[in-house]
Amino acid sequence: MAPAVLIEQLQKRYGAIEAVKDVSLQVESGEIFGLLGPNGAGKTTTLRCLCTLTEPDSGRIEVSGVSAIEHPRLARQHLGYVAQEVALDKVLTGRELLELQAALYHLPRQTIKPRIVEILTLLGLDEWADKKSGTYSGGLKKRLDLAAGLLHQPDVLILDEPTVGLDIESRVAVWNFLRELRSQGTTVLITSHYLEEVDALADRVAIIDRGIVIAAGTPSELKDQVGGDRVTLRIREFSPVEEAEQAKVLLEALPLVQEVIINRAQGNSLNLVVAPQSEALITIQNALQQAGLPTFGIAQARPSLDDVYLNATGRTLLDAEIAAAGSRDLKAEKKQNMR
Ligand SMILES: Nc1ncnc2c1ncn2[C@@H]1O[C@H](COP(=O)(O)OP(=O)(O)OP(=O)(O)O)[C@@H](O)[C@H]1O
Repeated sequence: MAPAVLIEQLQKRYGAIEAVKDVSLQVESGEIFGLLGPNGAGKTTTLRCLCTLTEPDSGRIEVSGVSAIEHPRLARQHLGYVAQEVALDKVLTGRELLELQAALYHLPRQTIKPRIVEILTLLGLDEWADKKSGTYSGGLKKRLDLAAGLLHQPDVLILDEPTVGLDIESRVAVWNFLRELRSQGTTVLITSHYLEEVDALADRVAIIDRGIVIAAGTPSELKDQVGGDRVTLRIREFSPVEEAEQAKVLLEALPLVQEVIINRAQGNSLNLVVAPQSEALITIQNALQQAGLPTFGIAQARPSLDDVYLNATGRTLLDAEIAAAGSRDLKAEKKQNMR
């Protein structure tokens, strides 16, 4: 079976800016795939090329085996796209907007009304359907966007930052809905710069940085590649440095410990990288106890996707966002993207 989405060596530049330098990824049918990266990494441009809204300079794009470059109309039939910002006509009701959308998709006339009723119920929008969309909250608007993207029952739903600006309740509602879609066999491709969101939601992830895919795999695989778990240890609330150094030497001798750093800014607590074993904490505590040292607090955590990003690029996702924020002309981009 052809993958739901296949992108190979995609390139797209805007004048001097190489928005997408080299993006290749494959999304299997029925999975939630997360495209993760800081603002300006090239996620939206990749999606716009995939959805045939922007023409790539080079590369191959296929949707369910159909070339999006050679047969854009056919490819579009397989796709539903929910953009980052949707300009809703505020005076139309939710139902009217969906009717308009159905006409744009050329849905057969007799199926339009029942399909709209079905999708409104699916997204819990029944009681809002005949109210003007201008009165909707952010969460309701997003649900209406989702309804519009799903109206023609696409195999692949593509969402650009689906939860940006939503409160936590609406975010969780969107996540649950996407999981529900997956269980019904729809393939979901989302972009996000929320690490936890992608971690919790996506079966597989590609991390994109400056237009290039720098890592891809399941969230677990990616974290395993970074190495061991992180352990934070406090011997006392505030330890004298000599004691922290004594503990450092002691712990470095344990086979499961890969690295120990004394964090002077945090009361001489210790940051350890350890082999990902379930008994790591007990082994560490036993070693301390045998040396007559107490344990005030100890916690073990797996590396996060941010550690994966940091490992690949040498900077955190947040630092990358801050660096990108100053260098964009968002007004000009918006204008061009509306064309
Ligand atoms: N229409 C455009 N004209 C000029 N430059 C653009 C345009 N669209 C995007 N860019 C530039 O291309 C690069 C990638 O932008 P893109 O929007 O694809 O990133 P992104 O990862 O989706 O970030 P965001 O989520 O903030 O949109 C950025 O440097 C951006 O400034």
